[in-house]
Amino acid sequence: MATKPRIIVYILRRDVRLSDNPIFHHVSPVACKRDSKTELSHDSISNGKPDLNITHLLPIYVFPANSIEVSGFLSHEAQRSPYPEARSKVAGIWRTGPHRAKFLAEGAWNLKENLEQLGCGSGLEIRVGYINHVVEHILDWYNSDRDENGDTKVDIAGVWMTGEEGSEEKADERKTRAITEERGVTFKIWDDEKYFVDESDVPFDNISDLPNIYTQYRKSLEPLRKRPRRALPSPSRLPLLPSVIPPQQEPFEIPTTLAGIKDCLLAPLNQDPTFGLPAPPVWPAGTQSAHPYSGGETYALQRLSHLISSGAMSSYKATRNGLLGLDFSTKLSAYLAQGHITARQIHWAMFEFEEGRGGGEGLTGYGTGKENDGTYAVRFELVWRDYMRLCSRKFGSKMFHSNGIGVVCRPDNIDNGGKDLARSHYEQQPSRKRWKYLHKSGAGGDDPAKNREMFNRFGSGRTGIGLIDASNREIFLTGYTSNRARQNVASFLTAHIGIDWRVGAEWYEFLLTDYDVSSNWGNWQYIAGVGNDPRDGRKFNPVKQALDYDRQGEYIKAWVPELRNVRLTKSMGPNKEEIDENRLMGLYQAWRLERWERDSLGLSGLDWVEHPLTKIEFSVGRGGSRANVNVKGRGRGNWRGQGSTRGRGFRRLGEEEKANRGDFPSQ
Ligand SMILES: Cc1cc2nc3c(=O)[nH]c(=O)nc-3n(C[C@H](O)[C@H](O)[C@H](O)COP(=O)(O)OP(=O)(O)OC[C@H]3O[C@@H](n4cnc5c(N)ncnc54)[C@H](O)[C@@H]3O)c2cc1C
Repeated sequence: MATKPRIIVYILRRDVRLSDNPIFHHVSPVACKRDSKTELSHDSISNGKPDLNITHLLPIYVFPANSIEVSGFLSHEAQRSPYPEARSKVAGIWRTGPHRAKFLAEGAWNLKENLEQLGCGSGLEIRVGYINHVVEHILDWYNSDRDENGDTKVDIAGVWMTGEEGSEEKADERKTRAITEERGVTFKIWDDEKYFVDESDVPFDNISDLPNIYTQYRKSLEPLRKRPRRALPSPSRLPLLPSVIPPQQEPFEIPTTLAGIKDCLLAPLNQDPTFGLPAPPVWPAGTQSAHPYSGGETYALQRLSHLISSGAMSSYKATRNGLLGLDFSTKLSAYLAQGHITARQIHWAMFEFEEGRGGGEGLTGYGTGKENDGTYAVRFELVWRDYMRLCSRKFGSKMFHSNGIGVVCRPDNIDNGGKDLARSHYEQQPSRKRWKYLHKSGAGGDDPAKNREMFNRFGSGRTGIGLIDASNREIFLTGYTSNRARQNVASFLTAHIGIDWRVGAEWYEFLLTDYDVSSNWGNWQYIAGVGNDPRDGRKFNPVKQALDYDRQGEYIKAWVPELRNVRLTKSMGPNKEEIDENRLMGLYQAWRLERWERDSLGLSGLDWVEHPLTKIEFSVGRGGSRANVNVKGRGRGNWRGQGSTRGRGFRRLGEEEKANRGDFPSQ
């Protein structure tokens, strides 16, 4: 007689992949053993692992209603969602915008297809709601499904999910554990080994011992190439899906196609496609997205393979400050953020290349047995990602406070890891900086309506500062903008116009395809000067930065089409034109164009041209040579152009420099 089905409910979060997935890997022996006996049998096989006394695996991907709006899944128009709108706390912005919503749906769908294609009866269910509600419904539904003797038809052997950082994610875990254990079912949180350094290999026992400065952390791990553990193989078989699966709880309904799911996710967002902006950006003719990628493990692995075999990984150090194009950086962040790929898979792909195996034969760096500048730099950034995540763990909800975690990095607190700052005390602390808020007057007595207007112009890409506007239009339209641009944008919002950094972080959370709670909130506060930057914040000069990184003005012209006809060259003789740095100044800040030129280009009367949110002091000398570049009021000492547009500030720093600069990810 077949045993009663014993099911593991596996809730997927940011582990949406088959390969290097600890849970799929763990349960795959069940399927193998079972297959060797009789295909599709219900025999319970533990394979020597006590928690593997199971017959079925029910993988469920949940769109969590707290962070993504799910009212589009209501089965009838007349119904109302039981959940409040998924909007941010500070500025009331949607938590998840259209770019990430699509990417998430694609990722889940891709996994569903990959599981089904194993041909072993596996698959994936998709649900919406709070995770604890989804689990509660499933457990209660199975509990109420009984045979004629009153026995449940199935046993739930456990509810498993992978752990995440972030206070909200931790709260989801606690609530899910509570409702599961209340029902007498085992609950287990797994470490999702999607980081560069495995959970069990971090070089400290207690999270309070995490250094407050990245450099110290990174140094404790060098040589980075030796750190990652092996990635787990992709299982070829998995346990069956249960033959009976509880439906989505009302009032929601899950469509049976990817297009249907995307429609449901986008419907509430599409009710106001301006997202509150009076003049939202429109796609400029002829401009290509730097991030045209679909979500899903299949596409993540394809991208990784392309990066290796094209040589883009090896040239990363030289190109990573780029602004335009597909391959100047890896564009793996969204895949990493959603767990469509893991950091150690990236490491091992580079390792194979370095060892002369797999794609990339004949390219520089192939088979040398050691890392090259590019592969080292990628590992360096992946460790930044790990570090940000560990900061989330260390500082918990302080990551979201207007003071950020910075208070614990002040010299008087630096050694105690913040342990002496009780949370309630911390939360009552007045803001250390004089932010402008959108909902109330700040310490400077400013007008919140004006601040809102400023923020709207910022979000629309109409500040009047070319680099900032190009990036903000790009991110609004594509869900991506480069790291270099992000740094400038974050610095502009916080240091130049003084708006509460959390509003910027929420705006990015809404727009970014690659949104990751730790990387986003950690980077924003780092730049705002309230994070763990030993230099206490940095003010980027976006004109100087444009001169460094957009020397031909291509990026600004791509995303701010109103400026495409600004002439940037001067004549150097018959048929010889050369970029004129003085003319670039008019592209970088259009108010600097002569009146006649503004008139002739149709720029007169545009708010961002006539009345920029701020005017940046910067000029170039007559000769136009680099030596003649001056930052007014700061002197030439601040100039650090490296010569080429692709010039990369990234380099291994001297000891003294490092101590002063704190190993900023992209300096
Ligand atoms: C204000 C601000 C907000 C940011 N928000 C996010 C976010 O929500 N999600 C996110 O993944 N990254 C974020 N970053 C970091 C960085 O900008 C992106 O990871 C990077 O631009 C993504 O493009 P890429 O994959 O081509 O990166 P690459 O340059 O190819 O880097 C390789 C990988 O390293 C990691 N990485 C690189 N730089 C950083 C960094 N500074 N911090 C943490 N990890 C890094 C990413 O996983 C990235 O995919 C933010 C940076 C800033 C300044």
